[in-house]
Amino acid sequence: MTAAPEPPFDWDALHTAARDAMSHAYAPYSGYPVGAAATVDDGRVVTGCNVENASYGIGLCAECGLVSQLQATGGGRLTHFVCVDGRGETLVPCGRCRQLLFEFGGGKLLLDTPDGVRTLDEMLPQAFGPGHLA
Ligand SMILES: O=c1ccn([C@H]2C[C@H](O)[C@@H](CO)O2)c(=O)[nH]1
Repeated sequence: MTAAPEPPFDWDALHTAARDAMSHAYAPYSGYPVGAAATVDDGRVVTGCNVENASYGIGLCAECGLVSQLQATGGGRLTHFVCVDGRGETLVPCGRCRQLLFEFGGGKLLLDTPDGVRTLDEMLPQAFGPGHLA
């Protein structure tokens, strides 16, 4: 007997989670709320929103909250990721956040982007990571 094919990944549900996170953003300075959501290899969904500060440079990207929630709720590896802007449109993560994601998802992490689904290897080529410190 052959195994049943895997159902397609539910990107819509992840977008919904990212939009919900975005609705909690604190972005009074940029006026640019962001929400991020990712699945974990055990099936959990973790989310984050950007949290700005009167000291502008120390504002936290949505992905910072996401990786913090990942660790605080048991860790694991990220498998699928999406972030959205204030209109709920798919956004690309900033460069620093690609590095944050690399730590917890590696190059095979799948990101939904405005140009379609991409691996993190494609979005952050030749990434510096934990392997360099081994
Ligand atoms: O990947 C990104 C890019 C930007 N921002 C936030 C930072 C800042 O609060 C606002 C405008 O740059 O968007 C994120 O949360 N994640």
